[in-house]
Order: sequence, then structure tokens, then C-alpha cells
Amino acid sequence: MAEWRTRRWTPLSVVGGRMRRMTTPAAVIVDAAAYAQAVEDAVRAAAAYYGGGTSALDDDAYDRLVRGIADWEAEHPDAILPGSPTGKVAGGAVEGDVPHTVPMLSLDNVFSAEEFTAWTASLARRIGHDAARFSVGPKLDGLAVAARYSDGRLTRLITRGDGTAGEDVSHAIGTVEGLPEKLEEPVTVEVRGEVLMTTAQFEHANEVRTAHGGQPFANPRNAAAGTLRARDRVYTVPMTFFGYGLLPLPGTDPALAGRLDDLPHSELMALAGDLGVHTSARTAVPDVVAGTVEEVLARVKEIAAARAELPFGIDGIVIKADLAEEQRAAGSGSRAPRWAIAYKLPAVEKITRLLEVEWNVGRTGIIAPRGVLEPVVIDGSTITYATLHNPADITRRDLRLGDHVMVHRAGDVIPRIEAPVAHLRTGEEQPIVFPAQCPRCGSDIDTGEERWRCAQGRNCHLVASLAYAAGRDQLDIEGLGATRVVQLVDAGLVADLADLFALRREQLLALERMGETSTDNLLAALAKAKEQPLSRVLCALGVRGTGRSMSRRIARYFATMDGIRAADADAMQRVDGIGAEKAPSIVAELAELAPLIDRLAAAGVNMTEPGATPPPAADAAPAGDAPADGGPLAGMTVVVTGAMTGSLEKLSRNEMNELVERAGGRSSSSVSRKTSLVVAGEGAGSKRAKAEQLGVRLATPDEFAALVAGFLG
Ligand SMILES: NC(=O)c1ccc[n+]([C@@H]2O[C@H](COP(=O)([O-])OP(=O)(O)OC[C@H]3O[C@@H](n4cnc5c(N)ncnc54)[C@H](O)[C@@H]3O)[C@@H](O)[C@H]2O)c1
Ligand SMILES: [Zn+2]
Repeated sequence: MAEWRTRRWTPLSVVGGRMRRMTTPAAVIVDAAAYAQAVEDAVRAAAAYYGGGTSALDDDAYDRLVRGIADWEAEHPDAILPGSPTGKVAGGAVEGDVPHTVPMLSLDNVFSAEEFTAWTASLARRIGHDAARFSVGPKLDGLAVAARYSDGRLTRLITRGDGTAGEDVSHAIGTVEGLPEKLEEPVTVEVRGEVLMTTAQFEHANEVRTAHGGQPFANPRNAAAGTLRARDRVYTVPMTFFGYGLLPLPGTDPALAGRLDDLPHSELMALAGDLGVHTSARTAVPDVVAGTVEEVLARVKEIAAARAELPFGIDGIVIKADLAEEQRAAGSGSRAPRWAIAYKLPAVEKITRLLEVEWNVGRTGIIAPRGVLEPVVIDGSTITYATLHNPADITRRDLRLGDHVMVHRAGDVIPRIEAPVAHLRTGEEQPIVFPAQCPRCGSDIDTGEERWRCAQGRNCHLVASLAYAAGRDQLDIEGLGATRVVQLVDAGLVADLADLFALRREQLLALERMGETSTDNLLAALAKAKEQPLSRVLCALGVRGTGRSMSRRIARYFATMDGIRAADADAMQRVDGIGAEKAPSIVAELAELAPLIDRLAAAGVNMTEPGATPPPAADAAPAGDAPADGGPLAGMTVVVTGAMTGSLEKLSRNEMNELVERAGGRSSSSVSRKTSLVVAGEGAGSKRAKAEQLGVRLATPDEFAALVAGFLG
């Protein structure tokens, strides 16, 4: 098939200068052999489509092929093959043996407001005046049937077939909701309408079908077609009927027959409803009567907007001249009536390939599979992912890697994979491997429910982030693998990274499988971890956008954790590789982590990068100036905030920091547990409050001046 597609006819990807149409352009057919092949393929696709098999083509591809056939035929009118699908109901691919009283036709299409307006003008020409009013309703995406009632009893169900005769599918009577076996009145009439599967019915049908060893249906339309025609199945699955036509039969009482012939479409539908037939009236998109083109177009918009949320598929809007006499005046062609038109909406389904399945763990520990697709454009958006809900869903759909799949996407709803196009399998497809361990934290998976869940539940993230922090490239804590982390979290000993460094010997010894040796080894590994360079500590925090090398770059640039924390988004952007987009999120995440970082520092975790010198920035410690040994501030970290007064009044913030360093201290711009002293001048705000909250020593400018008296000026 792929070979034929590339060799024989090539889809045009771009049609220069044309208005954007909702469908893809025609296939280009180069010669008579390609034409014959295209006809054969289109007829085969249509036979599958109407017959309940799975077409190898999605609707766009089929329509493109048929347009290509029509284009070629227009140029070669003498070479048209009799089997050509053009101009025929159902592409000429199906036939039947039960004649229709009145032909069951297809519909012509429009794709835009302009095309619709042009159609109303041609309709007006045919009937001699503007149509009085239109009936506007959803174009249900199923298949047409005629239901014959005799004295109120449903006696026969017939498919559309080739339009003049259909197939008897009366065996399906009783499985179609909305198509009563007995009408409210004992009338003899034919009800016409669409049989489809709602989304829920489709899911159910595939579940039952695969449970019986069958291949899942590709989509609800295909499922309805296949189910309606199937005989002697050991199981039945429900479908739904929507009536859109009501007409007399040879046995109809003449008075009623006359009425049915003369009633406007809208009133026929009301009558059908009264008889107990399901119509669009009881849906979110009922048929309405519209007086003007503007009103029709407004309704088209409304129905299009509601489409994604409907519990059944629609592929457009059907607009009909409402009055019977206007319908008669307009008449019908061999394929479609001239008094009705389908305003097509963009296709919401395309066939593409399933390349991979990813397993993502959500906030609550739910492990959800997601399909990675060969990119496919649906209604103007490129789709590369589709939801697969849960593992049972994959099993139910019998999906395999490499499968061609029908992908559905409507509106803003997350795209979903409907089913594989199983007969396009090459044998190269691979089974989808389900994870045995939580893909995030490595814990066991609770598979008791349809939705799989990490046994750690909400703690999954904690386990994963601790295991990551303990990893070889981060703090490299030997003996602290995922299993041990799970144990510590389960025992309630650890709720964040800093808790690891507060673990006591007896707590560890009380754990299962923790002997003296492993306990001592783990404590030693934890002690060693505190000595890791800042870059690894930063990396262990797991801030988004700071992997190993970025963490090294940040640590080398700022040299200290205080320097990193003091950096605003502008300062952060000075680090090579951090742009305007990343910087604010890193700064914000670090601010969120402040309490954790403070506790790590308090636990003695190293917060400097060996060999690095801080950048010469106003707010950071001055570069190069190593703090002098001794002095009144030896070993102290000092933060200066607010306006200085007294003898310090003239000193800039930078000069204050220099003073701190001269007096043997380390200057910092952020307050943490590690801060030894905060010099709070006038107007000091949040830093002072934080110092108070953390119990850090405070000094006024005068008190500080006295402390460092020997180092002033
Ligand atoms: N994928 C494939 O291989 C393949 C093959 C053949 C056809 N198709 C698709 O089928 C479509 C053409 O099929 P078609 O000839 O059945 O015509 P159609 O679906 O374009 O329109 C006619 C049909 O619309 C239905 N309909 C739904 N709601 C209606 C309403 N409210 N009032 C009246 N009719 C309503 C009726 O069944 C009617 O027969 C194309 O879009 C094509 O892409 C696809
Ligand atoms: Zn987990």
C-alpha cells in the first residue's frame, strides 16, 4: 500500500495561493495505470468503509483520492472506468437487494461560509426564489438505514446500499436504541435516519469484541457499520438511532401519506418524535429552523463549537430547505438531493503510526500511558501524543508498537487513540511492554485497579527525588538506593532531603534488614555526602533546568549557595546557557526551596564550590578578597540590610560587604539558618523579619560599628 501511494499518485502537500480548505488537496494521478489503481483502491476502501471492515484510508485520504480520480476523469472523459466511484452513492462499492421506495441518497458538501452562500443562491435559482427557511441539524457520523413500520410495528431494517436498493439488516432490530419496535401509533411509515455508536457504546463494543478474540473496530462509525451487518454473533452490542426522515410506504393510509408528503421537514421531525423515534431534538445540538443565511451560519458555528463535547460523532452540519414544496421544486440528482447540503467540518480522525508508549507518573502516583505518534496534522494542529488512559485500555484495544492507529482529536480535548488498523499490520509490530516498577521512583506498582498506581502514591515524587539526590552524579550516597529510600519514607523518618542528614543510628538500626554494618556504612556515606561540592548539592535539589552540567556552571559562576540565592533573574542569566525563559523559573524554584536549603546548610552540608570565585557583583561578596584569618567576625556569615546610619552612613552596600570581609567575616545577601549576624538598618524589612523568625542575631548599625571598630575606614 505504501509503495502504491508513493509510486502511483502523490498527494500535493501545498496548493499555492488557495484559500485554506478544511480538507487536503486532491491526489495527483499521472497516467491511466495509476488511474485504474486509484479506482480499485477507492472502491476497496469504500467497500470496507460501508461494509464494516476497516478501510486502509482515513476520510481525508479517501476524499483526496476520489477528488484525484474526478480530476483525471475531467481531463479524460473517454477513459472513465465503469467501476469509478465518482458520482455514485457509496462510491458504487455496495449494493443491496431490497429496493427503496424513494432513493436514499448521499449529500453534496460545502466547506466554508462562501461555498454555503453560493449553494443557497443556486438553490434559489432552481426554485425561483430564496428558500423560505432552512432546517439545520448535526450531520451524524454513522450509516443510513430505512426502518419500515407496518401498523406501528418495526418489520424491516434496510441499509442505504447503492441508494436504490439496500441490504436487509432486520436481524439488528432490538439492538438499536431510539428505534422502537412499536410506535406510539399504529401507523405504516418508513423512518430514515442514522445508526451510530456513541463514544460509550463504542468503548463497550470493543471491550466485548476483543474479549471474544475479535479485532477492535477502528472508530465508532466503523463499529456501527460492522455491527449492523453482522449476523449470528454470539454477543450483541447496542447502537443508537437518530431519525432524520419520515415518509409514506405503499401501505400507508392515504390521508397520512398526503400529510407526510406535504409537511415541512421540521414538522416531520416533531411527528417522528411524537411517534417515539429518537431524533436530534433530545441532544445538545437539536435541529433548528433558520430564516436566513446568517442564522444558518450562526447555528453552524454553535454546532461546531459543541462538537468536541458531544457523546456521539458528527462530521458536519446538514442544512435542508424546510418546506416540502421547495424540496420538490429543487429535485434530486443521481447521487444527492439539491435541496440539502452537508456543511463539512474538518476531519477529527486520522490514521498514523504508534511509535512508542511513555509511562508518566502523576502527582498522586497514577501511572498513565501515553502514545507517541508519528506526527499527524488533524484540523490544523500537529499531533504527536495521544492518551491511552490505562494499561487495560491498551490490552482492550490490542495495540502494538508500530501499529497504524486511528487517532481522534476534537477541539481542545486531548487526542486519543481509537484503535489499531489491524489489517495494515506487517508482522513487524512489537508488543507494548508494561512497566514492572514505577518508572519514576522504582517502587512496586499497585495494579489492583484499572488505573495503575505507584505503591508510594503521593510519596512517589518524594521517593524519586530522594533517590535522585542520593544518586552517583549528585550526592553519591552509597547504600541509599530506591528500596532503602522507600523504607525510610514508609517508616516516616524522612520527608525531605534535609531529613536524611538528621537520621540517627538507633532509628536506622530499628529498620528491617539494617544491621550494624549497613547502618554505619550509611551514616558514613551521609557524612561524606556533606562534603560534596556545591554543584552536586545544587543538582541534588532537582531544580528544573539544572541538570548536572548546568548545576556545575551555576555553582562555578556564583561560587557559593548564598551567591546563587542572592541572584535575581538578571544575574542568573549571566550564567552561560541560561536564557530569559529559564532564569526566572530557576530563581523562583530556589526561593521556594529556601527553607530546605537553610536546613541543609544547618546540617553542615557544604555550600561552596571549591576553586571558584564569586563574580564581582554589587550584591555578592567581592571577588578575590579572601577573608582575613582572625578578626572580630571570624567564622561568621553577616548579612547587611536597610539603610546604614551613624559612622556607617556613608558606606555603600559593597563597602559594607568589604568591611565584613576585612573583619574576618563572610558577607551574604540572604538570611538563612547559617547566617550568624544580620546588620539591620533603617527600613530593614523582610530580611530582618526572617532573622527574627530564625532566631539569628541582630545588630543595629551602631552596635555593628562598635563590633568592628578597629577595621573602620
Ligand atoms: N475512509 C474511507 O475509506 C471512506 C470510504 C468511503 C467513504 N468515506 C467517507 O464517507 C463520506 C461520504 O459518504 P456518504 O456517501 O455516506 O455521504 P456523507 O456521509 O457525506 O453524507 C450523506 C449521509 O449523511 C448522513 N446523515 C447524517 N446526518 C444526517 C442528517 N441530519 N440528515 C440527513 N442525512 C444525514 C446520511 O447517512 C446520508 O446518507 C466521505 O466523507 C468519505 O470520506 C470514507
Ligand atoms: Zn513511584
